[in-house]
Amino acid sequence: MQGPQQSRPAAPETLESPVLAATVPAPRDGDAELAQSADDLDTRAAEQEDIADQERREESAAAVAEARQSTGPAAPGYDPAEREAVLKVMRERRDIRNGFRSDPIPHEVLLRVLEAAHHAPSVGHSQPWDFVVIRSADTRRAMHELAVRQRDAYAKSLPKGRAKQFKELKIEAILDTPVNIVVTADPTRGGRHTLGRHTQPQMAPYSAALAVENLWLAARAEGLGVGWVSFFDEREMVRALGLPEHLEIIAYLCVGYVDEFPDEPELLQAGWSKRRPLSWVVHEETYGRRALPGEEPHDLLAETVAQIRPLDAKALGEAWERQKRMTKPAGALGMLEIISAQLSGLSRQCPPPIPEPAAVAIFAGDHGVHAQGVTPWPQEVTAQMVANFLGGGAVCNAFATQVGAEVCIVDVGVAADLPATPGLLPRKIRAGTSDMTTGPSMSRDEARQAIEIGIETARDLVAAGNKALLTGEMGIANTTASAALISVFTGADPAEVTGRGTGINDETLARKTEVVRRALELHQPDPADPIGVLAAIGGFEHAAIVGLLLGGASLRTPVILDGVSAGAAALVARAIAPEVLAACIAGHRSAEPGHVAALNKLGLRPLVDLDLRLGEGTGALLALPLVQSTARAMHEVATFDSAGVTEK
Ligand SMILES: O=C(O)c1ccc[n+]([C@@H]2O[C@H](COP(=O)([O-])O)[C@@H](O)[C@H]2O)c1
Ligand SMILES: Cc1cc2nc[nH]c2cc1C
Repeated sequence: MQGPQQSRPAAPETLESPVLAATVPAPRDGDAELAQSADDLDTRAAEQEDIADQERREESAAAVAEARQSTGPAAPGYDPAEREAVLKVMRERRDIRNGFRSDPIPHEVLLRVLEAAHHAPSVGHSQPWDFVVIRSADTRRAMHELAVRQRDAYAKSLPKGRAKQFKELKIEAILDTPVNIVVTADPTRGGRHTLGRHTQPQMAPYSAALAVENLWLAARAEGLGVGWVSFFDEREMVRALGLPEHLEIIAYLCVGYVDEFPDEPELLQAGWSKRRPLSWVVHEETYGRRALPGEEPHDLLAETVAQIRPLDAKALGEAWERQKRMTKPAGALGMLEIISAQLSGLSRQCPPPIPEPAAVAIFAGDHGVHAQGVTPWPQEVTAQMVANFLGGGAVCNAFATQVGAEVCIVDVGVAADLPATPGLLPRKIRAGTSDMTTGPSMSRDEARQAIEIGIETARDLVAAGNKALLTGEMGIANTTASAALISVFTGADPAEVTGRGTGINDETLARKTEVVRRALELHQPDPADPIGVLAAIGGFEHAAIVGLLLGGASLRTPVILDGVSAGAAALVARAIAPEVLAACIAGHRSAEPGHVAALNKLGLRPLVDLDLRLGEGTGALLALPLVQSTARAMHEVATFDSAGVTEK
């Protein structure tokens, strides 16, 4: 009896905290019905419920108080060597796709790994997993075919800049591994009353995913590599494997011995993505109050600004030297030589990384000043154009496809409810700003929130592997706010910097100029208080672009500026952190007069000058290949020495 009992896995622990389980009864199945027919309940029943609730709360409070008063030593943790072993296996677990060996896996090794998986926590102790161990070459070939089809479909959906990278990636090792394991979840296991699954049916697949993690860690400790393949249509796979239809497939794992475990995740090594620092994701008490344990909460804007540094002098010097040795007359690449030196100084590398893949962040918002008749276009065009961007039908989509960039739309303040759509980040602060001619466009707090959204967008896009960011915006009436911002930071008269935006007649232009003048007279914005200026006369998209610029600069990632709104935002960003310009490249010069004034003040020379006045990131997208070309030239152009070309 002893033997089999010892090898039988111990009971998996439950996801429910024992304290909570003891003091707060799990919701009962009838609760939903009770709540739905609440109106029919007589008051006595309701009172009884109240009393029961009160008793439960008191019991719970008593239990917490008792826990606090407990004396004697707490249960010990592991000794340092054991603890380090546990942490080490978590750090060194890898998703492996390359370098598998065909060596067989001994039964006792696989058994230990499966037992570890079977020890996973599960909702209500329901243990919803099953493990189907596949060794047959025929079955693996069938699975491989399914995965190849999905891989091709995914590759087709990618922007060109990403697709190039993806082509180099191996995404599965189905045929290279001796064992494949399918981990399933049975959502019916545990019956109707599974504790903790009452309101969260997803707890069954979550539990099975925890079994996958246990399996993965145990495999790592055995020296077994595991690759989780998710390039499958789940239902198709259920049918192909002849699994019972009520099961969900949680993971398809390729398992085998490997030549080595890479120090870093393969996707990180391939530049597909970057590791997000822990400090970005730990919040104290409320979401957004980021603080690591023992640290004071840090202010996202202040932290970002503190990380912005000037161009690296050494890499800059190396870039100038390299330019001189490249097989071309000195200075023959004109402005592009300056850009390549900037990219070197920014990345602290010479030659600099080629800024690909790239993403354009299009911030969309509406403007209270629209009420002043500054544009003939109705406000709803903002939301309609956002829908057009998401459907792929706008100029920015065509240009992005042409240059291989990703389009990312961020709703920071559109005056309409936008349905959840892939590619749309819902970050609405308010449904449009207020009218700047009658009061501030937004509160200081809203301005900061919008800046933080821009910073977080930069963080997300850079962590997702983008090596260049492009600004874009959409907001009917936003050229009025842009003109007002530019007037404040350049000192130019509103008449010099107010333009025709989407296209207006002389009468509307005169009114628009007066609107800008009135707003400035009302607020008397102080350029030394850039957030105050944004709050008084800016738009949500301007503030978010400020954040994108600061975020990009703090991550030493180039940001290509689009038109007049980006120019206005860059003036604000520079007033917050002068070194932000180290990361900024002026993509183009817009036909708006304010844009020239802004670029002159910033000392930025635009790469493209084609009388565009569209926005949406279109000018920045056109400039992207120029920026990429200059970096590529640094990598690929021979030197006079190496090519044997005589210098003058
Ligand atoms: O980027 C520019 O320089 C630019 C110049 C003129 C117009 N726009 C776009 O047109 C919209 C604002 O124009 P308006 O006339 O409504 O202020 C807004 O959606 C911008 O993206 C953009
Ligand atoms: C049609 C239209 C498209 C735009 N794209 C950016 N701003 C725009 C404004 C209008 C009016």
